[in-house]
Order: sequence, then structure tokens, then C-alpha cells
Amino acid sequence: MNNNSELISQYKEAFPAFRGYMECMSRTLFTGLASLSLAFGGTYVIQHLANKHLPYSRKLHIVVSSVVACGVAYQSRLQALATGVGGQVGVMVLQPWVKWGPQKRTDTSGQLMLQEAVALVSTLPLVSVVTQEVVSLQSLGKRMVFGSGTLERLVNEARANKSISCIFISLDIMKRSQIGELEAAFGIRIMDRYSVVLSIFHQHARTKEARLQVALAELPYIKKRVTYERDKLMVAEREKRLKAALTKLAGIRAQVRANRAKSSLPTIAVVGYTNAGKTSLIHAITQDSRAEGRNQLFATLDVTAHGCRLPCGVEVAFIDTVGFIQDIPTDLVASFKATLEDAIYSDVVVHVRDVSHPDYELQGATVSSTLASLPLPSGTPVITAANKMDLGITRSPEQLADAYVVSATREEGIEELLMAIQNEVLRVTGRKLWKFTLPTGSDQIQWLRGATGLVQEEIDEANPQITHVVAVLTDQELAAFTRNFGVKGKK
Ligand SMILES: Nc1nc2c(ncn2[C@@H]2O[C@H](COP(=O)(O)OP(=O)(O)OP(=O)(O)O)[C@@H](O)[C@H]2O)c(=O)[nH]1
Ligand SMILES: [Mg+2]
Repeated sequence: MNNNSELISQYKEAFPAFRGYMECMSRTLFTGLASLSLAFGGTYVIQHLANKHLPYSRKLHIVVSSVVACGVAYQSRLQALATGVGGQVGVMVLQPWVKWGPQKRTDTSGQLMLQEAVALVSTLPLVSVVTQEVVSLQSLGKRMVFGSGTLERLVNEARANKSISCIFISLDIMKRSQIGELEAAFGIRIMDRYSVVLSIFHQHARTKEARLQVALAELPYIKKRVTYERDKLMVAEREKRLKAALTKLAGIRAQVRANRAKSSLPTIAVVGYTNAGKTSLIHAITQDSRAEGRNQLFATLDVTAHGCRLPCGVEVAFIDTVGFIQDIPTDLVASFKATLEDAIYSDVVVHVRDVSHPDYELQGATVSSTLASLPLPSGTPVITAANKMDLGITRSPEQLADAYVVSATREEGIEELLMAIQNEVLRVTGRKLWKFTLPTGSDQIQWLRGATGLVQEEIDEANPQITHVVAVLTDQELAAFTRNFGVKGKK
């Protein structure tokens, strides 16, 4: 224990959060040891008392007790480690806000930014927001972020409240030296938007590709911290290896895309601000249970495809993508460009927007500018889905003139949206609706059914020998049909 105290006082200056870390580790160790002995003793005594009824001999009592004790100790150790010192990680959320002057933002408000910051940090497991505040600044770019009087007040507030163990300053990315000085002043850990988003990415990355991208996104941060030449070389080497692995995966992805193009499966990319309801909308359209919306920022990090048939019978794939957010360094979004390429090469883009959100405009602009930074072919149609209408519409009908107003969770307005998507898919892939009048049960009808599926098939009321058919065909398919059967259709 004495050694611990010495260590803590030795590192107090360089690493202000070291005390908390040591306390957490000691607590975890003791919790583990205590659970081990209690579980062992308890299981042994129970077996001893119930010996007659047990199907195994006395010799095995020690083995059973050991197994149970290990399991219980492991679980309680995990719990203790995750909850850190004294339960949840209590966070003080500070949203810097320039009150006036050229740096004042006019596209949102300090309160809305604070709300987003709170949602962002609450996405991390076991985090509870203890206090939150919009802190007025005269300008951005100060070394200690806040003016000296404000800083003193905040430090006193944080120190007086024992449940605060971390401060989230909602600025995109802060300098390492800045964080160091602020950590020294507050005596606890400081996080910026970059580190919070990165931690969420770590939590949510499932596939190998997402994990590689997160590792790559982390490098600019690490680069800023290392000072020794040897470490810089190591980081450069890691960057090279990660990029090589990603390029390999991008190759496989391109192959999958090429196969999809060959099988002429049209794709629709669903993009939008994080939490706008992209995944929920895909669920409402495709009924695919794998597309499950979650009330978390950056719930989706892995690009997934979800198949369905449009009302006209054409099969398509809806592609779920990573959400965008304002005020994070471009490196972070850039690291996901590989996955966003799926959006680039899709036939139609659906931009999902949260129509109930007061920051509707700003969120839309963030997405549009991120999309503009991707090499999206200029002809790709973008359809706007103004989602969450059941929560109230914050915009006038004129402002929503080009949007399809829907509710993904209540499945309202989905049919109209789907028809718009269908029209665009048919237009960009050169498919058209054709009407034919054909003999009932004929080879022609069979052929059309096999080619693309039939939209409509109606036996004539007056003459059951003939059937009225509507089919979706590309020019090549129509040419093949005319060649085979010599029948012409009507548009
Ligand atoms: N009330 C209401 N809630 C919705 C609607 N659509 C989505 N939500 C909710 O909004 C939250 C986010 O939905 P998601 O579908 O996960 O959003 P996302 O855009 O995929 O989010 P990320 O993957 O994190 O970028 C979930 O809690 C949904 O239940 C809607 O039409 N109405
Ligand atoms: Mg999602």
C-alpha cells in the first residue's frame, strides 16, 4: 500500500488521473479476491450440507467450488473494472460558446450543441452526465480554453463534486499540451469530441474493416502525442500496415460491387446525420430484422446491405451507412471513406433527415458537405426523407417541398417514398414499365415473369383467353423479348 501511495505522489503531476486509476485497480483486485473466497466457501458448505442428494462424490466438492468461485470472481472483477471508482463514470459536460464577434456561430445555438454533446457522451457505456453547462467565451483558441475567472469557477465546481471523474469539453480536437494543462488544473481526465467519438467507434466497431478504420482514425491523435523519433517510426509503420490491410479489403469490396453490378442489382445508399433514423427506415422498407434502429449515436459503423423487392418487382439492395456529425476532425470521417464508397457507387442516394430536430438545417448541411467531399458521380439522384414526423414537424411545407415526410417507426409515408425511389431506380438504370396484351398462360408471360417479375397481371374480364401484363424491362431485355416472340409492348 505504501508503494502505491509513493507511486501516486510520484506521478501526480504528470498524470493527474493516476490516483483514480490506481484506486480503481485496487478496488477491482480486492473485489475479485473477496468474491473468490466467498463463492468458494459458500459453494463448499452447501455441497457439504447437501452431500446425500448430490450425484457426485465428496472428492469433487473442491473442483465444483473452484469452478464456481472462478466464475463469480471473474464476473465481479469485470463489473468492478467497468464501473471504475464508485460506480458510473460521472461526467461534467462543458460546451464552449462564443457569445459575439466573428467566431459566433449563427447556424445553431449553444443549448442545442450542449444537448448533442450530452447525447454523444451518454452513448458511452456506464457514463452518467453529472452537470452540463454552456460556457460563454470571448473567443476560441485560448490555451486554457476558458478565461481565468471562469476556469477557476469550473475547477472549484468539479473538485467540490465527488461524483465527477471526467470533463468533456465539446470542442472538435484539442492539443495534447492543452489537455495536459487542463487535466493538471482539474485533477481529472479531460476528453474532447474527437476522443469521445473515437471511444464510441471502439465500442461499436464489429467487423474487421470497421476496426481497421477506427485504428486508422486514431493515428493522427497518437501522432500528435509522440515525440521520440523511434516512436514516430513505429506509428508510421503501423499506418502503412493498416492502410495496406484496408486496401486489400477495399479490393474485395470492389469485387463484391462489381458482382452486384454484373447481376444488375440496383443499390440504394441510405445516408444521413447520426441518429436520424437510417437503420430504422431501412427496416421499415425491407422488414429485414437485421436492420434494428438504436437510440445511440454512431450505432451503425459497419456498412450492411439489405435486399428487398420494389413494388414493380425489381430486386434492389438498400445500403446502411455510417452517420455524419458536425465538429469532428475530418480525419475521422476520412477514415470511413472506404465504407462510404458503397454510397458513391450506388444508383440512388436516400438522405434521411430528422424533421423533428431544431437543427434540421445544420444537420442537413453537414451531410451535404460531407457528401460533396466524396467523389459522388454528379448524376446520382438524392432523395430526401424527412423522418420522425410523428415527433412533430419543425419546418414549413415550403421548406419540405422536395422532401418525403415519413415516420420510420410508425411506418407512415413509406409507400410514397418507395414509389419515388422506384421511379429514380427505373430512370437511372434505364428500366421502363411496359404494357403487353398476351395469351393467358403463354410462354411470353412465363418469360417476362422470369426476366424481371411482373408488376401486374390481369386476365381480361370479357375474354379470359388474353391477359393484360405490366413488366419492367431494360432496353436490352425488351429487345430480347421482341426478338424471341415478335411482340411489341406499349409504354
Ligand atoms: N419517434 C420516432 N423515432 C424514430 C423514428 N425513426 C427512428 N427513430 C428512433 O431514432 C433512434 C435512431 O434510429 P436509428 O435508425 O438507429 O438511426 P441511425 O440514423 O441509423 O443512427 P446511427 O446508425 O447511429 O447513425 C432510434 O431510437 C429509433 O427508434 C421515427 O420515425 N419516429
Ligand atoms: Mg444506423
